[in-house]
Amino acid sequence: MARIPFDIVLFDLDGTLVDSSGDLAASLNHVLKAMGRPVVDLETVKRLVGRGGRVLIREGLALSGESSEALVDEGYPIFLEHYAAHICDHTRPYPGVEAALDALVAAGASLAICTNKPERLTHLLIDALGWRGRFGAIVGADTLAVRKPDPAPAREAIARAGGGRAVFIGDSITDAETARAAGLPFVAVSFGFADRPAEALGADAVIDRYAALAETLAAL
Ligand SMILES: O=C(O)COP(=O)(O)O
Ligand SMILES: [Mg+2]
Repeated sequence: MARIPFDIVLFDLDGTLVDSSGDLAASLNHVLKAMGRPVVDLETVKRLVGRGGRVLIREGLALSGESSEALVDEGYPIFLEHYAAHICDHTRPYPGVEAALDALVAAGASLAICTNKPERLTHLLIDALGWRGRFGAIVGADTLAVRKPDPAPAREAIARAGGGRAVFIGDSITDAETARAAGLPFVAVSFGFADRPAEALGADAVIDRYAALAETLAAL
C-alpha cells in the first residue's frame, strides 16, 4: 500500500464514518411528535446534521412553525434520552470503513474522531459498533468549551492522539471550515449528510468510497 504522509488521520463521525441518519431521524421525530409537530423525512434530517443535536431540533422545529431556544430547551432532553436508548438501532459504518481504518493503522497512522455529537453519546456509539480501542482520541461537542467549526477540538484530538502531521476527513461545511481554521488538509466524503455537493466544500480531495482513501492521502 502507498505510504501515508500523515501521523494522524482525524475523522468526523456522523455522515463520514457511519450512516447514523436513521437513528438521528427517529430521535428527532420522537421529539417532534412529543411537541405536537409533524415528522420529517430522512433526506431533510441529513441536511440538518453536523452542528449538534440542539441545531437539529431548532431547525427541525422551524420546518413546521415556531422555533425558539425555549422550545429547544424543552426538546433537547427528550432527544438525548431517546437517542441514547437507540444509538445503534440502524447506524452502520459506510462500506469499507473498517478495512480502510485497518490499512491506515497498518501504515503507521493514529486515528482520531472529532465530532459535534456529545462525547458520552459518541462513546456509546463507538462501543456499540465494537470500535472501542480503534481511536487514539475521541473529542465530542462538549469535550471542550467550543465545538467545530472552532479549530480547538480538532487540535485537541490531534494532540491526544500523539500529535504530528494530520489530515481531516469529513462530510460537511462544518468540517471543511474546521479543517481550514486548524490549517489541516481536508478530504471530503461524497456520501455523507452535507447540504451541498462534496465538490463545493473546498476540499483538497473528494472520495466516493473508502477503498480510495489511502491512495488519496498518499497523493496529498
Ligand atoms: O451534528 C451532530 O450531532 C454530529 O455530527 P458530526 O458527527 O458530523 O459532527
Ligand atoms: Mg458529519
